[in-house]
Formats: sequence, C-alpha cells, structure tokens
Amino acid sequence: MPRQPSRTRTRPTARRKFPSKSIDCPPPVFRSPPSPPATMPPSGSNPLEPVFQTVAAFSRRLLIAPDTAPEDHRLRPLLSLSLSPPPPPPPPPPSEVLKEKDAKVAPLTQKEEVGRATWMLLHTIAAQFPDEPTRQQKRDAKELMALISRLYPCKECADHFKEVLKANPVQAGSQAEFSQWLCYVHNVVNRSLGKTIFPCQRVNARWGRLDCPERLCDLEGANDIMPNR
Ligand SMILES: Cc1cc2nc3c(=O)[nH]c(=O)nc-3n(C[C@H](O)[C@H](O)[C@H](O)COP(=O)(O)OP(=O)(O)OC[C@H]3O[C@@H](n4cnc5c(N)ncnc54)[C@H](O)[C@@H]3O)c2cc1C
Repeated sequence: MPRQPSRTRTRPTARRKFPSKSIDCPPPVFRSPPSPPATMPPSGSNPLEPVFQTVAAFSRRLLIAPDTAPEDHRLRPLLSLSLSPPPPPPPPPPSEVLKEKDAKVAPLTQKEEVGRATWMLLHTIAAQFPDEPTRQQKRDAKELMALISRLYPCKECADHFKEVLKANPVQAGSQAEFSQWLCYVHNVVNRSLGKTIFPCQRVNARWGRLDCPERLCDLEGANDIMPNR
C-alpha cells in the first residue's frame, strides 16, 4: 500500500494552561511617593493602599501652605473641601485695641467738655432768641453773660471772659444780633486758645432752634400776643 503522502499534521495546539502555580515574576515594585514614603502593604492588606497614600500626599501638598509660610498660615488649608467657613483671625491683643481707640477719639478733658456744653447752651439760646425780644429778655441776655463771667467753673476762663465782655458789651436787640454777637465773642475765645475761627455767616446753619412739635419750645417776644412785656 502506497504510503499516503504524509500530511504535515499539526497537532492541534493544546490549550496552554497557565500553570496553577505563580510564574516566577519579580515582586511588583511600588514607587514610593515623595512624601511621606509609602510603605509596602503588609500581606493581606488592600493592594491599592500605596496609590491612596500617594494621592493623599499630593492633596496634602495642595491643601496645606508650604513650610515657609508664617506660623499661623502654615496649618491653615489653602483650599478647603469643607463647607464650614474658615475660623476668624485671632483678635488683636487688648493693648492694640486701646491704642486704635485713642488714636480715633482723644478723650476730652472735663474743662473742654464743660466749655463745649456751655457754648452749646449759649448758641442754642441765641438761636431761639425772639426776633423782637422784650425789654426783660434783652436784660436777661445781658445778665446771663455776666453770670457766666462770674460763675463759670474755671476761674482763668471766667476772668478772661470778663475782659471779653468789657471789650464787647452784649448786643441782644434781636435774634440775629444776639447770635452774631455770641459768635464773635466765641471767636475771641477761640483765637486766644489758638483754635479755628468760625465763619459767623454760618452760625444759623450750625445752631438751629429746637425742633419741638407745634413750636412749643419757641420763646415769645415783644410782638407776640402774650401781655406782660
Ligand atoms: C465763656 C467761656 C470761656 C472760656 N474760656 C476758656 C479759657 O479761657 N481757657 C480755656 O482753656 N478754655 C476756655 N473755654 C472753653 C473753650 O472755649 C472750649 O469750649 C473748649 O476748649 C472745647 O473746645 P472745642 O474745640 O471742643 O470747641 P468749642 O470752642 O467748645 O466749640 C463747640 C462747637 O461750637 C462751634 N463753634 C466754634 N466756634 C464758634 C463760633 N465762634 N460761633 C459759633 N459756633 C462755634 C463748633 O462747631 C465747635 O465744635 C471757655 C468756654 C466758655 C463757654
């Protein structure tokens, strides 16, 4: 029997079975992240642990200011994933607060406060003085200024004001006259104290009548209905 040409019989490729035993590969190398150094996971722990650690290290670098930042900034996140607002900056020490206050409002001395309050009373009386005062009201105005020059609770001020009154007798023929005269003598005192001179054309804008309902605060003058003037 002729030999049949031999066909190259290729053996069906046997399905290669991976050996059940592990191939002898070198153990995986985990590149350690720059900071902090990743440690190899202990056998049996999550194999992704090194990846987590690397991500954590990077996010810390993003969220925390560098070591060169000032002490109080260093621990504060540059970005915060938290929804709560960042803590407020610490309050300045009490001594700093006092210094700021002092710089804004210098406390008035009692002498200055009394002076300011007295001028306020006098300018308000003048603003409310009747346009046509009675003889009594004219006398009262003169007497008021004389009493101030005698009873003012600062002897040197009172003595100085006596001189001012002697040189500038009270003029109280009308509301306008009285308020202008008072402005003038106030400026005499201002000048002697080195203070700014007040523009007397603006005295009515600075000192007005008391704004009482139905003008109940207004004084009655000579041309008012009330008798006994
Ligand atoms: C009769 C009198 C005599 C005084 N004499 C002395 C003294 O000899 N030595 C002393 O150290 N102190 C004196 N004082 C106190 C002094 O005049 C001031 O009241 C005090 O120094 C405070 O000044 P001040 O800058 O707060 O403004 P003040 O002079 O008290 O004025 C109060 C406010 O009145 C307004 N004002 C200022 N000038 C005028 C003006 N001419 N007309 C209208 N309004 C004006 C301004 O808005 C000012 O803020 C006297 C006070 C009085 C009432």
